[in-house]
Amino acid sequence: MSLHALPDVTGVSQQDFRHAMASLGAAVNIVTTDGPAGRAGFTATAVCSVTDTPPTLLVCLNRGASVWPLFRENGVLCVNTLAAGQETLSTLFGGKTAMADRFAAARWHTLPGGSPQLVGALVSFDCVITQAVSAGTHDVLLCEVMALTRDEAKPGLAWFDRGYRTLLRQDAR
Ligand SMILES: NC(=O)C1=CN([C@@H]2O[C@H](COP(=O)(O)OP(=O)(O)OC[C@H]3O[C@@H](n4cnc5c(N)ncnc54)[C@H](O)[C@@H]3O)[C@@H](O)[C@H]2O)C=CC1
Ligand SMILES: Cc1cc2nc3c(=O)[nH]c(=O)nc-3n(C[C@H](O)[C@H](O)[C@H](O)COP(=O)(O)O)c2cc1C
Repeated sequence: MSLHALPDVTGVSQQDFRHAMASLGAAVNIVTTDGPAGRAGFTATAVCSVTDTPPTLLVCLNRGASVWPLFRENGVLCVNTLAAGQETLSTLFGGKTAMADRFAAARWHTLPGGSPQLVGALVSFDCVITQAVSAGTHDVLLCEVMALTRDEAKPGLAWFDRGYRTLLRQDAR
């Protein structure tokens, strides 16, 4: 549903939008799933908190990605937020690599929901996909968090200005 009528001309090209978005730093996540459709995972920066009641994340997934049908059919996912030092894994899950090779590069546990949890992730959110809303090329997946694990000792990893950046914790400066 559109809340407001759009003005006739926005004047913002896809390229302008992407250049602007390159200035919004974001956490780097490997989003995984497993179930009847099989195991899959992809790198995502388009992840954010929606509400804490019930605890809910959103994940934006391009419907053209090879993994899209598997997420839709399995209906569960895990958001594994990466720590500094896991850049190579991010690049592997960032596309064009066979799924078996992506998963062979790290160790995984199976979560109660069935999704693979990355051993060594900063945080892992075990989720059920409760809604999928199409917007342009992407589906916005609303994901209710059933369980989570945290490792608060490690520095974080951000994607900013088209490159990886390390996020230091307060007490490490
Ligand atoms: N939300 C998404 O789907 C994202 C996709 N990517 C993929 O990684 C490639 C490399 O990205 P960058 O090195 O950051 O350079 P870029 O110039 O392609 O993208 C710059 C920024 O624009 C946004 N963006 C890029 N493609 C998008 C898409 N299809 N839909 C919505 N937002 C998008 C992201 O915030 C991205 O960091 C992209 O071309 C895209 O294939 C990267 C980041 C987010
Ligand atoms: C840093 C980075 C961030 C990305 N963020 C997203 C994202 O938020 N949503 C998305 O659909 N794809 C994103 N991608 C692209 C997917 O990871 C990629 O399309 C996915 O691995 C599927 O690729 P495949 O179709 O070759 O399997 C990102 C890629 C990189 C390198």
